[in-house]
Amino acid sequence: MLLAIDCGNTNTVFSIWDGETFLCTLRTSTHHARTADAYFTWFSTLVNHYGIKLDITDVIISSTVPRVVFNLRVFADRFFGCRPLVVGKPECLLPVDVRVDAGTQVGPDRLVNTVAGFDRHGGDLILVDFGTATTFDVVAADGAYIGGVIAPGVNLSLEALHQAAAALPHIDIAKPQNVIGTNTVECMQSGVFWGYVGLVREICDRIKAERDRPMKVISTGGLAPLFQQSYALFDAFEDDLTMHGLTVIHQYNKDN
Ligand SMILES: Nc1ncnc2c1ncn2[C@@H]1O[C@H](COP(=O)(O)OP(=O)(O)O)[C@@H](O)[C@H]1O
Ligand SMILES: CC(C)(COP(=O)(O)O)[C@@H](O)C(=O)NCCC(=O)O
Ligand SMILES: [K+]
Repeated sequence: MLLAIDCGNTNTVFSIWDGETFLCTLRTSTHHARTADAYFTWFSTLVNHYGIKLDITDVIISSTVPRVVFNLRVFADRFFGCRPLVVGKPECLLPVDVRVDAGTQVGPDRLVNTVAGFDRHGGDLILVDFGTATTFDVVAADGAYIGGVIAPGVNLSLEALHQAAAALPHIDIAKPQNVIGTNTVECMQSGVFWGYVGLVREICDRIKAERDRPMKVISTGGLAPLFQQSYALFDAFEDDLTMHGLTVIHQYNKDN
């Protein structure tokens, strides 16, 4: 059994893969100070709750927060007796090329998404991940990661308004009925929601023009469903894209 861990700047997601399906997916907030013992207390409680018999032999980690990897390594070693595979480390092989400027560190989540997208759909893709940041990963015809776009995340944009302006409250994103808001909350939601619809459309159109070919657009990440209902921005929404990529990379490293 494989334990796949996807650590983003906001949330860390654990999924158990039995080789055919994900038995369960557990989510906690990301904290670099959380100890291996604390991870296990939380993890084993939930796994018991779901009635899953634990037989974890392998662990793979993708982390956009380098500091959390230390405690996750200890967690894997102490409780499952294994050395985790960490995406982005030299010993972790990738089944796709990475074609970026020399010396550039690509976020491991973006590489994992690339692998997952190519495995499911082949090449010529734009992968839009609505996480803490909103990332656009461009996948070439041969599956290579060839760059992309990093935009401020949806919640980050709302939070920035609240932090910087005394009269703007902390609010949650929602799709406003109209573009013209008639109160502060509606005005803020409109700016971020419709601004984002425009951002996604413009960036995808420009990527397609720059590549000069048709490309499939796949969305994933916490807030993707909010935009999936709107205006045919995406060809598909895949909740488990990053997790799928982790299982593919794990299998590739076993086979090579
Ligand atoms: N189902 C959801 N509904 C509303 N907001 C969500 C949901 N899932 C995640 N979020 C929010 O979306 C943002 C991105 O979440 P997530 O995809 O987990 O980010 P990351 O991968 O960067 O940790 C966070 O601000 C989070 O609070
Ligand atoms: C862009 C990101 C912050 C997105 O992280 P997330 O929103 O998933 O937490 C992460 O992929 C990252 O730290 N990237 C490094 C720079 C790069 O990918 O070019
Ligand atoms: K992510």
